[in-house]
Amino acid sequence: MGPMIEVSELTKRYGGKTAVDRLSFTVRPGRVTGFLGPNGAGKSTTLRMILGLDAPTAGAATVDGVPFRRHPRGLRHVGALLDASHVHGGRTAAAHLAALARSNALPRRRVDESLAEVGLTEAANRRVGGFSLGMKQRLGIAAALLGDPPVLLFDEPVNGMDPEGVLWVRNLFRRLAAEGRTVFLSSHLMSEMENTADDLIVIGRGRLIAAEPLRDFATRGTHRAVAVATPQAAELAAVLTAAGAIVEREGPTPEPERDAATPERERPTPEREYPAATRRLTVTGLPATRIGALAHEHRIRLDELTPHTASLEAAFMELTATATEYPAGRPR
Ligand SMILES: Nc1ncnc2c1ncn2[C@@H]1O[C@H](COP(=O)(O)OP(=O)(O)OP(=O)(O)O)[C@@H](O)[C@H]1O
Repeated sequence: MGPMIEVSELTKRYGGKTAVDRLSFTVRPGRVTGFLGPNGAGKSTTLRMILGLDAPTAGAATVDGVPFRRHPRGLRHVGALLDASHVHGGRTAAAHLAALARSNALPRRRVDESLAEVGLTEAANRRVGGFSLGMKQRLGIAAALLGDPPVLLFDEPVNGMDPEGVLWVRNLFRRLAAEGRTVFLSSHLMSEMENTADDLIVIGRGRLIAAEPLRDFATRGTHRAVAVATPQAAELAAVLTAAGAIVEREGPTPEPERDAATPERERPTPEREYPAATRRLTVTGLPATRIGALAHEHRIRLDELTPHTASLEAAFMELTATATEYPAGRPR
């Protein structure tokens, strides 16, 4: 069994303000666990307490059963990226990592290995001050990997990365977890988690909202919708409605309402090459498999059957709506 992170009744108060409120959860090895919550939810504070950088007001956080502060192995045990901009700008990337390696008694070769791992070999001798935020994130990840630790914590690691960087970092996290490590990463965006995380810990206003596999979280959303296209729209609508679904009919092919929170690739495809008689329906309240089975039973032809995972963002928003400290205005 690899190392687990265990947070138990963890609480942090700043004056009269409770930043983290009796939070309990477990982060398992061999999986990527996403730590989600709106801005100000208490994610950074929780990560700092796990790392022993902040003392809890009450409760405890342990790594492998021991408070992190008491672990003698430092970077060999837990690697963390908290704030990528927190690096001395006058140093080169290699010098920054070499200093870390020295103070943690790590072999110098780990510097080159870590730089290679994050794709910064070419930039090794450039000053960090000239790095983009994305490059700083990579350097921060290299620092976390320096000690080849079994536990890795990342606070908003995707911030400032370009799409290629996002894809790269996603694969890196998946690989680190596949190697059996415990990978815990925070984000305020569900979209960053959905192709990365196996498990989710969702918090709002310092409190636990959900702790479960991402797949379970996704299917809880009441906004789960399935796009269906069929030349027998009226017939199918009747069958599905009788089975308890809510069916909305789309016009010929109007542009779906733009939802800024949903990545482009998940938005319903507005037009496709369908036979002229085909109509698109949006179905909520029934899973795609059931819709397919019902259509088959009634000999109704389907030209499309697409469950929309956009519901993930919706489920997150819905769950955290009441727990948001500074609710964001709807994008105009
Ligand atoms: N040192 C501090 N003193 C006072 N209040 C603090 C301190 N650190 C954090 N807080 C407050 O605790 C709450 C949680 O902050 P935290 O940074 O942990 O949230 P977060 O989920 O990481 O949000 P973000 O994504 O914005 O960083 C916020 O209301 C914040 O203002």
